[in-house]
Amino acid sequence: MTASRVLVLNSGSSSLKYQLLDMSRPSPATTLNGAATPHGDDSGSRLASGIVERIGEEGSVADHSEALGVVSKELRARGLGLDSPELAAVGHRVVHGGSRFTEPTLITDEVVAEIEKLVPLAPLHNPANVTGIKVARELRPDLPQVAVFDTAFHATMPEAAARYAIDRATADRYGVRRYGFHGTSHAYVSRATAKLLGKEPSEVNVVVLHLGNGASASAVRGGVCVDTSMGLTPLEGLVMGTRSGDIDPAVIFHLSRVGAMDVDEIDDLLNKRSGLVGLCGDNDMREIGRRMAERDASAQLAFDIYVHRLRKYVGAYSAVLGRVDAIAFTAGVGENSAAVREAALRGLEPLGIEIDAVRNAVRGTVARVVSTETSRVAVAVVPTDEELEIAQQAYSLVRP
Ligand SMILES: Nc1ncnc2c1ncn2[C@@H]1O[C@H](COP(=O)(O)OP(=O)(O)O)[C@@H](O)[C@H]1O
Ligand SMILES: CC(=O)OP(=O)(O)O
Ligand SMILES: [Mg+2]
Repeated sequence: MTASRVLVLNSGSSSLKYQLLDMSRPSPATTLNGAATPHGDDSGSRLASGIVERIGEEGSVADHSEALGVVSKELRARGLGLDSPELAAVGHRVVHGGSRFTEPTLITDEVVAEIEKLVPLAPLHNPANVTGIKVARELRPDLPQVAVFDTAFHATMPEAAARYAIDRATADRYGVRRYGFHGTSHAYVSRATAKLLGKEPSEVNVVVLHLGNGASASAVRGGVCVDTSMGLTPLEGLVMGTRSGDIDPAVIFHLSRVGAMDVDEIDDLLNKRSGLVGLCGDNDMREIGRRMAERDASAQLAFDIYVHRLRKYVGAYSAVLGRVDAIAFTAGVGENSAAVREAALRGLEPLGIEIDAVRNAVRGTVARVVSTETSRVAVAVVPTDEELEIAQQAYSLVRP
């Protein structure tokens, strides 16, 4: 029997998601204890999946290491632990791959050391990714472990989009450039959007809006990323759950000189105490929606700032692409918040974007078009599947 299962660990800033997939099954078959998630015609069969949410927040697990303990206990209880001989590989989401990692990579001690070196560039993510890698390697030193990088899909960006307009020698010396993140999701969703439209990825230009706790936009031309909103780190771009996204860099000098804050305090402020949580005290769009229904002014303002930034990026990437075939909403907020989708695109008819209020309001779990029949640009809700994408990339590396 050939081992054909892949365990995927996806450590986000607020969650640990895991999936165990059987890559030998072309269509979904096995479910276990009713725990497998519903899914469409993909090439893996999900044997188990789950999420440990709200890591580091009150009333939940303290950190990713503890979350991983919960996950391995859960898997072992179902006879699906890391000790299973049917495992072919573990696929790890790694957020920052720097300039070196642009392909799925077999993990060695040296690779772990390189990923650790990138911690300063993704402080909310790479430490958790490294924890997952270390725990899994300890439990199964014999098993191939594969790192799949968030930055990889964006490596194709032209220099004009990837370079910041700062002194070239300084930028090159310190690796300062736009790397972009959520690449696995942007890659998967742009392809899935083409499929939804009955086209090949090479035929369509798509603006992908990945709106989770972290959020990013990308402009994808014919399947290739040409621009994205996150930069050197996952801090730039859209307003996020706890991150500011774009600000004037001089805000930092001002807070340092006038506010007497040190660099770590400012880092903490912009990464953890800004965005939605900084504006209104909540980073969960569901809670913000509830508060808006009760006419809570700060929740409303946080929402307005969030969608204003989104609209700016839709406009910017429409210009970058020239012709836009689709705008795809994905991740926690993008897939579930009809209010965000509607507010972000309302009034954009002159750009050929006509969202259909009725279609948009229908809840669903599969990829769907929510624009009107006459809309020149298709607006789509496309559930992301970082785990399937990671499993496929990991599996093709160990079973080419
Ligand atoms: N039904 C919903 N309506 C609005 N927002 C939602 C809903 N469900 C989840 N979300 C939002 O999705 C976010 C999490 O998105 P997700 O993509 O899972 O995040 P991450 O991978 O960054 O941890 C939550 O913070 C919440 O704001
Ligand atoms: C890169 C990033 O922000 O990831 P997440 O949205 O999972 O926190
Ligand atoms: Mg995520």
